[in-house]
Amino acid sequence: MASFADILLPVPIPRLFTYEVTAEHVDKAEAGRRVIVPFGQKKVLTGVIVQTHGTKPENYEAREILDVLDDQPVIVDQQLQLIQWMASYYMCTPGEVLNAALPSGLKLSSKSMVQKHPDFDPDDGNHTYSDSEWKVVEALEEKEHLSYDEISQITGVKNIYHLIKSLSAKGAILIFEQLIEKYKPKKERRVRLQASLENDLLALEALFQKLEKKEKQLELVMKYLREVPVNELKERNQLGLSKGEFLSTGLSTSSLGTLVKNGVFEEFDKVISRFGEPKKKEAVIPELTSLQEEKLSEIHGLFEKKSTVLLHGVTGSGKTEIYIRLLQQVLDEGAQALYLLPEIALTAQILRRLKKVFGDKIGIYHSKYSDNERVEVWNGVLSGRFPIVVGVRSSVFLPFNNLSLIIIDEEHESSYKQYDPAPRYHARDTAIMLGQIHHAKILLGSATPSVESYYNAVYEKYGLVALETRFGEVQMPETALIDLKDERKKKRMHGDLSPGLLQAIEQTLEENKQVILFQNRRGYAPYLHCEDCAHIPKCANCSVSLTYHMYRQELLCHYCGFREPLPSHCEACGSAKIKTIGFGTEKLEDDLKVLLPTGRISRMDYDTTRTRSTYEQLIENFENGEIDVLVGTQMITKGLDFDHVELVGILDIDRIIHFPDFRSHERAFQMMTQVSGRAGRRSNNGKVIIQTNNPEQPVFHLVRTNDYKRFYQMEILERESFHYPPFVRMIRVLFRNQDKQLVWETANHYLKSIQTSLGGHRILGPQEPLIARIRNQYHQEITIKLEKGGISIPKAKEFLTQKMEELQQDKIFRQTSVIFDVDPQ
Ligand SMILES: Nc1ncnc2c1ncn2[C@@H]1O[C@H](COP(=O)(O)OP(=O)(O)OP(=O)(O)O)[C@@H](O)[C@H]1O
Ligand SMILES: [Zn+2]
Repeated sequence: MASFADILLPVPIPRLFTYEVTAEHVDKAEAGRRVIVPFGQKKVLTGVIVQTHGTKPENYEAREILDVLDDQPVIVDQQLQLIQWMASYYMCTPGEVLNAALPSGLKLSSKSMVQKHPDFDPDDGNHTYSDSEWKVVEALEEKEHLSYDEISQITGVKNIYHLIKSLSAKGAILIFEQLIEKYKPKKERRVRLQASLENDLLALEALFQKLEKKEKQLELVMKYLREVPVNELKERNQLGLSKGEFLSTGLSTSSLGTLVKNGVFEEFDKVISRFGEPKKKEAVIPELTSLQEEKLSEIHGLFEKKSTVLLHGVTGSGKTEIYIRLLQQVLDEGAQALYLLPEIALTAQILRRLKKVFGDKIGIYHSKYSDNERVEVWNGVLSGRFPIVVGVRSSVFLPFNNLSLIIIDEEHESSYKQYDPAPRYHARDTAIMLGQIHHAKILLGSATPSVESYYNAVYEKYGLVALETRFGEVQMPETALIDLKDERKKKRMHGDLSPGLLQAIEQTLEENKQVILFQNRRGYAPYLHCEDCAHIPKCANCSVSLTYHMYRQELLCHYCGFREPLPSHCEACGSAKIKTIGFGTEKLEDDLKVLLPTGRISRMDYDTTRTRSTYEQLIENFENGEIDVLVGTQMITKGLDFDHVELVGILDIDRIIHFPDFRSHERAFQMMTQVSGRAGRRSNNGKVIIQTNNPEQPVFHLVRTNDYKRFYQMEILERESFHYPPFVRMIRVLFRNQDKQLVWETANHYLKSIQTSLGGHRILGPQEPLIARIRNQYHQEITIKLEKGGISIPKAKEFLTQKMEELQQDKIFRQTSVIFDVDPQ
C-alpha cells in the first residue's frame, strides 16, 4: 500500500502539501520529522511532516519525498498547534509561521556546484579556452566537483558567473545543486593512546624503554598517563584528552606529531556543546522578604483558579526574585519553563542572576546568537538539557513538550510585537496561547502593565497581585520637572541640557554616583537645515529626513539605511550655511564630554551595540563604575539593575507624548516610570529630572506620584470613548507599491469590497500613514476596528482574507503587496 505524508512547507501558501513516501523512507516518516521534498520546477525545500496516511490525493499526482532528515521528531505536536493558531489569528499562512519558527540552521540550503561534463573532450578542437577556464578544467581532473567559492579561489577571478556560463556553453561542465545542512556541530580535536597500547602493559613498558633518550616524547606519554591512568581505567582512554588542553602546558607539538606517526597516540574528533559541558550549579537563592513571600503565595493561590496572573510590582520591588522562586519549583518538578524578555539588552544582567542559581540548566535564545548556537538550544530543549529557557520573542517557537510555567517580564513592552515579516505576532499574546496549549501557568510581570493586561486583571480574566514597595523599603525616586520654554527664553540651555539638569549631574558625580540620561533619538542631529533656503536633506527612497551621524560624517536614513556623505553646501541653493537641528544621543554624548571634562561618558544605542559582546561590555563597565554617565535610547530604560545610579535625566519625552497614536500617553507614562525606576534602587536618594516644553501635561503628575491606577483609569476612559483596544480589536491593512496612484486605487477597491458587509463605521481610511513612502514604496492603510461582542472576530478575519484573495485575482491589483497587521502596536 502506498503511503503519503502531509507536509508543512515554509512557503506563503495556505495549505499542506501531500507527498508520497516510498518504501525506503516509510519507517522514518513520522510527524514532526523534517523531510526534503522537490517543490516547483527546480527547488528543493525542507518541510515538516504533519501527518502520514494512506489516502492518495485526488486532484494531483503526489511527488516523492527525497529524504527524511531526522531520526526523531524535531517539532512537537504542541508546536504544530501553535503554528496553526498563529496563522489564523495573525492572518498569515502556517508556512510563514514555520519559516519564522525554524532556526535557519535547521533549514537546508542548496549550494551550486560544478562538475566535469561526462562527454567533455578538451582536445576536440571545437572551442578555445582562456587561462582561467583551463585552470577550472584542470582542477576538475583532480577533484570531482567544485563550489563557486573554490573556483573563484583557483582562478583568482572574483565574479565567476561569466566564466561558468562560458564553460557551460562550451559543454565543459555541468552545474548541480548540492544540499547543505547549515547546522555544523562543534568539534574538538582530541588525542588518546592507540587501542593496542591500552590493554598491553608489556608494550607500554617497551615504549618507555624506546623513548628513554627522547625526553620530550617521554614527557608527553607520562603526562598523558597521569591524566588518564589506563592500567586502572581502561575505558577512560576512549575519551582521551582535548589536544589543546593537553599541549597548553608547553608540551611539544612536533613530538606529539611524531608519536602519532609512530602509532603511539591517535587523534580524533568529538562533537561537543557550544555552551560547555553541564556544570554543577552554585545554589544561592536570596531569602525572600516577608512581603515578597506573601505575594508569592498569592500568586500560587491565584494559579489554582486562573491560568494567567499579572504581577504589578513597582520598579525595584524584587519581581525577579519571585520569578526565580517559581522557576526553582518548576525545576524541582522536572518540568519546563520559559522566561520571556522583550529585548536583548536585558538578557545579560538577568542571565547572570539566573545562572548563579540554575547554572547550565538555562538555555538562551535570541537573535544575536549564531545559527549553530540556536540549533543547539533547540536540540537541548528537546533532549531535556535545558529545562529553563530565557529568550526574546522567537523563543515561543522552541520545541517544548512539558511546559509548566511561562514568565513574561516587562509584559507591557511593544518590542514584543514583531512588525516585519509575517507572522506579525505579539510574543506576549502568543505565549499566553502557548501556555494554554500546554496547560501551563502564565505570569505577566511589569511595573507599568499594559492597559490591555490591566483591564483583563480588573475584569478578573487574569489574577492580579500588587507589590507596592521597593526591596529594602527603599523610597521611590523624587521627580522634578524643568520647563524648557522658560530656559530657552532666558537663553540658558547648553545644547539640549538645561542648567538644572547639568547641575544635578555635576553634583551626582561629585558624590561618586552614576547618572543615566534618556534621549530617544540616536545619531547626532535629527536633521540638517539650510539657513538660506530652509532646505532639509531627505532620503531618496523614503519620505523622511536624513539623520546626521557625526562620527561617520554621514547622513543616514533610519528607515532604509540609505546613506550619503555630509554635504558641505546646500544641495538646493548652494549656500554653505548648513545648521544641525535637534539633538540625538551622539550629540548629547559629545556635549557632555565638553561640559564635564573629567566625567566618563558612554553611550548605549543601536549604533554602539551591534554585537552581543558590546552590550555586555557596556553594562559591565557601568556596573563596575568605569562609566559615570550613560546616555541611551529606550534600550536603557527598563529592567536594568544598578546599585549606584542616583540620577536619571529624561530629555526627549515631548516627542513621545505628542506622537499621533492612541498609545502615545501609555508609552510616555511607561517610559518615564521605567527609566525613573533605575534611580536610587539601593539608596533613598534617587532623583529624576524631566525636561519638557509642557510641564502642565497631566501625565507628568501621574509619573511623579507613581500613580499607575489613576493613569489606568484616565486611559481606559479614553480608550472606551474613542473605540480603541481593549474594547475593540484592530486590524491594519497595509498596501505597498511603487506607483502612488495604483496603491490608492487598490486600497479603495478593497475598501469597497468590504464596506457593506463589515459596516463602514468599523473602517478607517484608506489614508497615507505617517511616513507615506519607505524604500521607494508608497503606502496606504486601512484600519479596521472590530468591537468585542458585537461581531465574530474570527469570521470577520476570514471574510477579510477571502476578499483579499479575490482582489489578488485581478492582474492589476495583484501588483500591490498587502499586509495584515493584527493588533498593531
Ligand atoms: N529578597 C531579596 N533579597 C536580596 N536582594 C533582593 C531581594 N529582593 C530584591 N533584591 C534586590 O533588589 C534589587 C531590585 O530587585 P529586582 O531587580 O528583582 O526588581 P524588579 O522588581 O525586577 O525591578 P524592575 O521592574 O525595575 O526590573 C535587585 O538588586 C535584587 O537583587
Ligand atoms: Zn530611506
